[in-house]
Amino acid sequence: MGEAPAFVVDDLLQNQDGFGSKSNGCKITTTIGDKTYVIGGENDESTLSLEVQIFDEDTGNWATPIVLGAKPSSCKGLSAVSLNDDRILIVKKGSTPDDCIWFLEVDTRFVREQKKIQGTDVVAWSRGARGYAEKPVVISGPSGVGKGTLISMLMKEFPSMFGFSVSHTTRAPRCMEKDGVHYHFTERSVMEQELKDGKFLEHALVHGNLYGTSIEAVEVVTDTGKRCILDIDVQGARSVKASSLEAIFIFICPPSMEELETRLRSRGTETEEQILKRLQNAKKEMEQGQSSGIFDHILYNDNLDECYESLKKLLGLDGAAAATLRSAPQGIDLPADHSVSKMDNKITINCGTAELKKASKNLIVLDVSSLKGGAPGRTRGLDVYAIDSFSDGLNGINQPS
Ligand SMILES: Nc1nc2c(ncn2[C@@H]2O[C@H](COP(=O)(O)OP(=O)(O)O)[C@@H](O)[C@H]2O)c(=O)[nH]1
Ligand SMILES: Nc1ncnc2c1ncn2[C@@H]1O[C@H](COP(=O)(O)OP(=O)(O)O)[C@@H](O)[C@H]1O
Repeated sequence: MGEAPAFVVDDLLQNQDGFGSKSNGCKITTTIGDKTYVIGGENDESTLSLEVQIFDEDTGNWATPIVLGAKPSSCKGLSAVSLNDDRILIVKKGSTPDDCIWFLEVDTRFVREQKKIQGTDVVAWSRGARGYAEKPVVISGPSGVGKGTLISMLMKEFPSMFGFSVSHTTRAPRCMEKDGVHYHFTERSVMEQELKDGKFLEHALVHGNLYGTSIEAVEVVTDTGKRCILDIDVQGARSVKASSLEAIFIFICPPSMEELETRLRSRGTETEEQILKRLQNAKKEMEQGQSSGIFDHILYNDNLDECYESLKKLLGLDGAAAATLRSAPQGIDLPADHSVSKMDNKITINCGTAELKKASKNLIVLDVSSLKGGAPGRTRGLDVYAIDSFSDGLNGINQPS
C-alpha cells in the first residue's frame, strides 16, 4: 500500500470525457472493476515519464505497482480508453507519430503471470504499432548449424529493420565476443536472482550453461522500431511459443551430422569436451525441432547463400517486397489539440484543427479489433485511417491511409 498521489481522484472527477476516463491535463484516471488507475505526471510537467498509481475502491487503499516495460515519456496531455477490461489505450497529445499510442496492460496474460511471480500489483507498458510488420523472429538449431552466420547476414543487409535480442548467459565469452553485444555474460548466482525477480521472458539450461532472454532485451529492440531476432534453443522456443510474444519460429537443420561436426570443429571455439556435448545434444534438438510442432518453418543450411535466400523469402524480404518493408514503420500524426471517444472496437480521435478540417479529414479512427502481441514488446495490428466527420458516421471513410 502506498500514499495517495499528489493529485487525488476527486480533482480528476471534474473532467468527464464520456467513456469511463477522467482527465486533468497530463493525468488521467480510468476505472476497471474495483480499481482506478491514475496515470500521468505532476502538474509542473517535470517528470520524465508517465507514472502509475492504483486506487482500490474496495479497501480505499492506494498502491504503487511494479511497472514493467519502457515507460512513455511525459507529455502535454493524455486521453485514455479501457479496452476489454485488460488494458488501457493511452493517446498522448502533441507527441511524435511513433510515440502517441501506448497501452497500459493491467490484466493481460503477461501481467497476470508477472503478478504471480512478483506477488504484488504489476502493470506493463507496450507501445502501439501500426500493422503487423514487426513480428519477432525466433531462430533455433543445433550448435554449429549456421544460425549466427545467417543472422549476421540479415542484420548486415537490413540494418534498420532488424535488431538482435542480446541474451544473458553464464558461459564464458569466446575470444571475439563482446559483453552486451553478443551476450550479457553473467555470474550464475546473479542470473538466478534475476530469474527469481521475473526479469526473463524465457530461460533454459543448454550444454551445461544457463541462457535466457530478458524482457528488457526484447524491449530494447522493439523500442527502436526494429524487428527483434532471437537466437535461442528449442526449450526457449517452446517457452516463447507459450508466452504472449507472438513470433515466427524457424528451425535450421544441417545437411548431415557429419557436416555439423565439421563446421563445429572448424569454427574452433569449443574444447573437445564441449564439441562432444554439443554433438550429443544436437541429435535431441534435431528430433524436437522437426517434430515438436513449435516451428513454422524448417530450413536446411547446406549452401549458405541458398539458405539465406530462403530465409529472406519466408520473411517476405525477397525482391520488390523488401524495398517496401525497408521503409520506416508509419506512425500516427496526432495534433496536440484533439479529443477521443469509443464506439465498439473503433476509437475516434477528433482533431479539431483548421488544417484537417480544410482537408475534410478531421476524425482519425483507430481500429483495435485485431490487436496482436503486447507486453513485453509492442502491441501490433492497429489500423489507423482518417475520415470526414461530416459524412455518415464511421462508414463514411473517404481516405484510408
Ligand atoms: N533458451 C535460450 N537459448 C539460448 C539463448 N541464447 C542462446 N541460446 C542457445 O544456446 C545455445 C548455445 O549457444 P552458444 O553457446 O552461443 O553456441 P552456438 O549455438 O554454437 O552458437 C544455442 O542453441 C543458442 O541458440 C537464450 O537466451 N535462451
Ligand atoms: N552453409 C554453410 N556451409 C559451410 N559452413 C557454414 C555454413 N553456414 C555456416 N557455416 C560455418 O559454420 C560455422 C558455425 O556457424 P555459426 O553461425 O557459428 O553456427 P551457430 O550460430 O548455429 O552455432 C561457422 O564457422 C560458419 O562460418
